[in-house]
Amino acid sequence: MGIPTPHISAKTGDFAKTVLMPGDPLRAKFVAETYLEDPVLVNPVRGINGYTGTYQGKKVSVMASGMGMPSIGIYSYELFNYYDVDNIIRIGTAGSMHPDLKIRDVAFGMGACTNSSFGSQFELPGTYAPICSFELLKKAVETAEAMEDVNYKVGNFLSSDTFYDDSMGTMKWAKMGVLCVEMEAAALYMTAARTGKNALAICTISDSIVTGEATTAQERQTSFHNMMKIALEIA
Ligand SMILES: O=P(O)(O)O[C@H]1O[C@H](CO)[C@@H](O)[C@H]1O
Ligand SMILES: O=c1cc[nH]c(=O)[nH]1
Repeated sequence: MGIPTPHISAKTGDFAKTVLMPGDPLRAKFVAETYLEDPVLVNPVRGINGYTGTYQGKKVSVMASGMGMPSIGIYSYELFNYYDVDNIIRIGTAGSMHPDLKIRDVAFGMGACTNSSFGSQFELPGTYAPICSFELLKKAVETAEAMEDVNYKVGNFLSSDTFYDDSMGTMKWAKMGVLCVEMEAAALYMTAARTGKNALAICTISDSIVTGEATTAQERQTSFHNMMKIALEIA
């Protein structure tokens, strides 16, 4: 297989070395239009629009992953293997399981637990622990520290295959100190590990399983600026 891939029609060199990756295609469009100079649409396939432009003189791309591990598994695989992308920074939303992690706070996924069987394809004789790139995490934390108004936590995510979980099992992970639940980081980290590339998931807390607070869909699409700025700074 080569370029174009089944899911990306961009040409060689169309993507920057770093791709910011929200789940939501409209969040990708918002980042491109709000923060990138001269954004060019490099992938329109399936409405998973990918854009490349510049941020403070750096070439940066942003493209959505869609929702869930199968979807981010496809896009991260194709970007890492066929488009020479070195870094993927997920800019997502997550539900808090930790009392100190409030809505609009930022969480950095040092690791990502999962209830998914995504990792079984690697045929390892045990359970793989998906982790982020330390270099990206270090830069992200330093950037967050330098910004005045960012409340953040670093720790473990749960990447769940289910948004609506019949067993109500999500909060069981909280007893292991897991901070929040989302649906992509573990597959991204495993794909980065397998390809020798770098990944980090940064999520804004969109709702709290602890308190029941939530943000609106409009806010999730457009207003999580701290996370977007941190990702752009370290790109
Ligand atoms: O807002 P995004 O980045 O899509 O992330 C979260 O939102 C979606 C579920 O509503 C899942 O993709 C989950 O990981
Ligand atoms: O509760 C939540 C919020 C965002 N994303 C999820 O997967 N779950």
